[in-house]
Amino acid sequence: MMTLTQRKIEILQAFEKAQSIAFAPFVFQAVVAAKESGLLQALGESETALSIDALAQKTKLSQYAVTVLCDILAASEVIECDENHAYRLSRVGECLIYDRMTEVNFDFSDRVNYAPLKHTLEALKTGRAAGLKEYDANWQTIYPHLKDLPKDSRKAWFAFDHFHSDSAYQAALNILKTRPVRYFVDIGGNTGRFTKKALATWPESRACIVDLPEQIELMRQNPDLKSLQDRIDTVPINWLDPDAQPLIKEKVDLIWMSQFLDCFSRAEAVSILKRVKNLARQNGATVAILEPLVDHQRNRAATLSIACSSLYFSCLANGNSKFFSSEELQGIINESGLVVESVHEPIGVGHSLYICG
Ligand SMILES: C[S@@+](CC[C@H](N)C(=O)[O-])C[C@H]1O[C@@H](n2cnc3c(N)ncnc32)[C@H](O)[C@@H]1O
Repeated sequence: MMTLTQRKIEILQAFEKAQSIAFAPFVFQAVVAAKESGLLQALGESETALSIDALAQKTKLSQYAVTVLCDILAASEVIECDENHAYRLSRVGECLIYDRMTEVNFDFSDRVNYAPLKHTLEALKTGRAAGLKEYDANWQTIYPHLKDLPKDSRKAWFAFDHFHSDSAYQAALNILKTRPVRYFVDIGGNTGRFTKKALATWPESRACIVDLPEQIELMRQNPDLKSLQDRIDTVPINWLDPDAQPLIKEKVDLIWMSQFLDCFSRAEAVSILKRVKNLARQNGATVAILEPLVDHQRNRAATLSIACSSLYFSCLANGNSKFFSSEELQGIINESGLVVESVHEPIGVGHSLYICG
């Protein structure tokens, strides 16, 4: 039985957590302002705690502005105040400016999702990416328009996508590299970052990137792939057309999909995987699927990040997809008729690699 004191502590903790949710946008925008004005960086670079005056001088903000920010940042434990009313970064503040994963997640929230998230309920009720109208009222899904996003948003989108998948590519290739691969297909290959690493892993191999025509055009312009372009074929496709089936002229050894199936509803993902299975069967190819799974993360911070990121799919990407749980992904694979040979996890920051026959 809980004592009265324990019960009071529990209620106070719940109350505190509830207020941090009620005021989450205020805290978030205060951190945006503190990063953009250089306030957090000034604290990070200083060996001693800094006064309001010193921070005002360093950031060129008024004392009023610095005080408003410091009150919020101290209350939300981003900074700490000492007995002389001087401030230093807390561990949370250090994560916010020194940890790359926190940085890409933060910029993705700020520069890609912040305004669109206001349309969450509409998106969830209609199954449409209702937040996209913050960019352009005529856009149906985000993927053909990545190139049309404002520069800051585009940079944050690619940094988020690349950070999370890059960390897993090498680990996945270390598992796959003993297989003889002469020709592989990178479905949803985007700007070709996996393809580049895989071409280095199998130096005699060639690749085929299968993606929307807009992405293939971006990939062809990618300076990182300049010397590799003649080893890369492309097949433009829109998988949302239920009859679309990529025509690959070579014999395929490996079909790779990273952070791709999560761009589709369950029914669409099953339909795509059935078509992929046909391609795999015709060639005797292995299918490798890399996904972050919401219930297979290393810690609560990672689980929260993956669960929250699903709202990006609802509000911006397409209105009907999410990061899967292990049960959901396994169900999709089973329904497609593919058979899972092995599962490897955790891979990179928090991915799971499903190898299917
Ligand atoms: C989230 S990105 C993943 C990129 C990359 N594979 C990675 O691991 O970071 C999803 C990719 O799927 C592609 N895609 C989304 N919808 C598509 C569709 N309807 N048809 C073809 N490709 C699509 C996008 O263009 C994009 O390149």
